[in-house]
Amino acid sequence: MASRVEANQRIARLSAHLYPSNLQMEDSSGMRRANCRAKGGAPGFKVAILGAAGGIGQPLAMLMKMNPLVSVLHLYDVVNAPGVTADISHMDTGAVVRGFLGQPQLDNALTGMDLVIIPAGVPRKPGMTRDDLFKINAGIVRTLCEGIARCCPKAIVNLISNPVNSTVPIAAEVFKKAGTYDPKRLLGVTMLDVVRANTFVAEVLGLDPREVDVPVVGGHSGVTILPLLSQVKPPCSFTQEETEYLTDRIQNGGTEVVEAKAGAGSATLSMAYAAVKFADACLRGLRGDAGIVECSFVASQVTELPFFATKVRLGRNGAEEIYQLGPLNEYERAGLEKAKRELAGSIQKGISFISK
Ligand SMILES: NC(=O)C1=CN([C@@H]2O[C@H](COP(=O)(O)OP(=O)(O)OC[C@H]3O[C@@H](n4cnc5c(N)ncnc54)[C@H](O)[C@@H]3O)[C@@H](O)[C@H]2O)C=CC1
Ligand SMILES: O=C([O-])CC(=O)C(=O)O
Repeated sequence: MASRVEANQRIARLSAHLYPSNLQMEDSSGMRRANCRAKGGAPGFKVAILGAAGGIGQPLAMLMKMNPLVSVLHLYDVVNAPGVTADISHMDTGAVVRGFLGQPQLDNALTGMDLVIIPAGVPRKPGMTRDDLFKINAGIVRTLCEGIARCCPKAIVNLISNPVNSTVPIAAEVFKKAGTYDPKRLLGVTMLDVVRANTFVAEVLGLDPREVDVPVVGGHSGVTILPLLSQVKPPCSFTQEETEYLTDRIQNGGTEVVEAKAGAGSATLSMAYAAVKFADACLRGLRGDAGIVECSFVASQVTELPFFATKVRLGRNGAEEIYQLGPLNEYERAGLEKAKRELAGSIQKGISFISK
């Protein structure tokens, strides 16, 4: 009969096989992927999330796993990617999930991807501006975009990491340096501003938010967030008091959440919802669906600034058409001037970070 020591050794060997400590997450089930009968490969798009173990990354990963347009989902982070991957991979939806941990696995995470979503980086605490995140997040975005340029230069990039007004110009400069820049494929995610605007405007009007469409232009920080209340659908009008209340609430929606979370971070759940709404629109565009229009912070000639958020039409190549601002009222024209002044500095700060 085997001694207790031998029995323990056998159990240890067995568990090492079933749960390898250096979990190569592509084998996150006990049985090796190579031994499984199904190999994945269902039609659909390949999507990577960079920063997938974070406050936004986790619910975003869950929601993307539920998206029928996704066939392969790569989850990359510098911490906790194995746990999130094992967890999400048990969902009985179509996408095959693979995890990647740390810089040495970045290239594998990115190779072959159609869409890369980036929520990597530190969030705000009360009293901070988004620009206060620049010091840490600028370097993170640079490293990740260098990986994209190496491994999936044709991928559509959805950039969430703050300050978006600077991180999008950083990404553009990285891609220019690498010779892979296609302005249509780089999209700063401002969808949460639209989601909030739809919600707050619907509240004021007594409507279902799903029936409301508020264009939000400019950028993604304070006064650069410019809701165009004169262009709300369905057509409606607001008193001056309502206009000021709504503009202020939409511009400071992020701060409202940061303060309510009291040091535990910024918007994560509503952001994951907004990111998935935007990513799904990008994937439908990639599939060739017609008439997909969303707001995004992109390279633009709508104003004299090199980047600006407006409505864009999404297609097989990313942001294929960039819409003009349309008629603005006096209040919005004044807001636009303020937004442009602040945006100019943030954009330049991003560009200089790479090109200095
Ligand atoms: N565009 C927008 O509308 C919004 C943007 N944000 C921004 O999104 C970012 C993430 O926010 P949270 O998820 O709440 O933060 P978090 O701290 O919960 O998660 C960030 C994740 O990024 C990972 N990370 C850090 N360095 C990395 C690297 N070099 N490579 C890959 N992953 C890395 C961390 O390990 C962590 O898991 C912040 O910059 C935040 O300001 C947040 C809300 C809205
Ligand atoms: O406010 C923050 O720091 C996070 C963010 O961008 C948002 O919630 O809009």
